[in-house]
Amino acid sequence: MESGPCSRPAEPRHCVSGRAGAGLAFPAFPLSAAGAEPGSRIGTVAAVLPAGGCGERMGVRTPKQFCRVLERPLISYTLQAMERVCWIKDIVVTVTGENMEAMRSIIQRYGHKRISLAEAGATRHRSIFNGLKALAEDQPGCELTRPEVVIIHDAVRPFVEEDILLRVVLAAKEHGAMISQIWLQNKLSSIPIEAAGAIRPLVSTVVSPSADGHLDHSLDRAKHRASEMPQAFHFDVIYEAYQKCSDFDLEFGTECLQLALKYCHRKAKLVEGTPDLWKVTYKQDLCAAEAMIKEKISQEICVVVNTKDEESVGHLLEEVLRNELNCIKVTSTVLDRTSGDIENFIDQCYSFICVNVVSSESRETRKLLSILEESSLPLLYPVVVVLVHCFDFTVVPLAQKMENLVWIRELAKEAKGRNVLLSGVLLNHSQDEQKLQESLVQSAAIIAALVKERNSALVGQLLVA
Ligand SMILES: Nc1ccn([C@@H]2O[C@H](COP(=O)(O)OP(=O)(O)OP(=O)(O)O)[C@@H](O)[C@H]2O)c(=O)n1
Ligand SMILES: O=P(O)(O)OC[C@@H](O)[C@@H](O)[C@@H](O)CO
Repeated sequence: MESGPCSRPAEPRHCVSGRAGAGLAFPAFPLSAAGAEPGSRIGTVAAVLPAGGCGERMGVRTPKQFCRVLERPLISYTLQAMERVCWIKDIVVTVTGENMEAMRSIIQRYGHKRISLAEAGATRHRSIFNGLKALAEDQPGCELTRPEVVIIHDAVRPFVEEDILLRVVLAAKEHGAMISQIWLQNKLSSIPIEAAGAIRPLVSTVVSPSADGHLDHSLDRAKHRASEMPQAFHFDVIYEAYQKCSDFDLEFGTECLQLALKYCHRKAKLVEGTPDLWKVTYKQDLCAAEAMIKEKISQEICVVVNTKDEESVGHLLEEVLRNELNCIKVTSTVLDRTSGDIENFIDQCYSFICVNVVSSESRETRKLLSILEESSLPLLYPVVVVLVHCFDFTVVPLAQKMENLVWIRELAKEAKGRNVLLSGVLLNHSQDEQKLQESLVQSAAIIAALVKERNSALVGQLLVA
């Protein structure tokens, strides 16, 4: 992992938590006119991500924060979400000693930045407390600085956006508008941030059972909310609350906002959150998380053609895809110019349809695969590449064409090892207008399924439209 913008050491540090250190003087960070580099100039917000649990309710051996979703550990998605927010300077993740190495390799493999590690505790509150100590302490070699504001967010809540993070950070004083970096710096220096947390409507009614297991009473669902994450606190408030916290609360408590209220008499501002803030707890939550990630990365398709001719079958397929998949953005590029064209799509597209009209050889496909593999695209998400071979089925027998394309199987096997899912579609480029249209529509349906499902079992397959 290369050094982050704060010229941190390459390896994430393991800030061993200890006694609460004296608070650090917080360095002021001048802001550039273009806004802050990630974490380099606004030094007033940090995040603590408790990730020291064992995931008992998940019912599997691997702690759920390390369970894989689309071949990538769940926690990596949460880190990516937090890293996208450039005004969060430090991200402290608390993990158990036995998982420290696993966490370090995740950070290394996925290029996560601004991450520091601290030892988890026996409970979630103790883990969070250790994360706060790491931020509060003035430790040699640990370059963390005491923030003005700290966000606390469960490492198993991967779908967190900048908007809700911003809203909880500023919610204590009713400031919800989106802001410039400079506004954030000024505002944070001019208003005392205290506490805020995301909430969601209750889905089920909350009831209180009597000692003998009968209904004692139920709560009015309309008057109650579920407390979610993220939560944000003036660092000194929540740190003081944890320092005063009883062992009972550290052991059995589940609500940070309650600690701020009970020990520092701060009533947190409650902020309406979005439906995707839920916590991955049971196995079905992992399935839901995978479905949401697939949905997110299937929103754009890039059709790679080898001619600008608008009447070409590649452009006809592009039009059909646009009409058939109207909720998906369909763009196209010509590969045989410079590869720079396709690199314009690299940072937001995870689905490429390579329309190969002329030959059955693999040159263009190999060129596309090498461009993809040189990008970091397949590192974070599985990239779908569909090769569409167009030919008149009455002129070239299907069996012969499939024989000519058997190289796709070997190529797909290599590509799968680099998280690129390669398969083929045979499109009937018939002289008969109706047959051509039917094959175009069928090709679009097959492509939609391959893009949406991203099923690695289909790599190397040739599907006939
Ligand atoms: N001793 C603990 C327990 C939990 N957590 C973290 O707190 C978050 C929310 O807690 P929860 O969903 O309860 O996680 P687990 O305790 O792992 O789940 P379970 O209760 O099913 O064992 C998770 O990111 C979890 O890793 C933690 O840092 N330290
Ligand atoms: O450790 P558990 O998963 O049981 O509890 C965590 C949740 O209580 C917590 O994340 C939110 O309710 C907000 O505090």
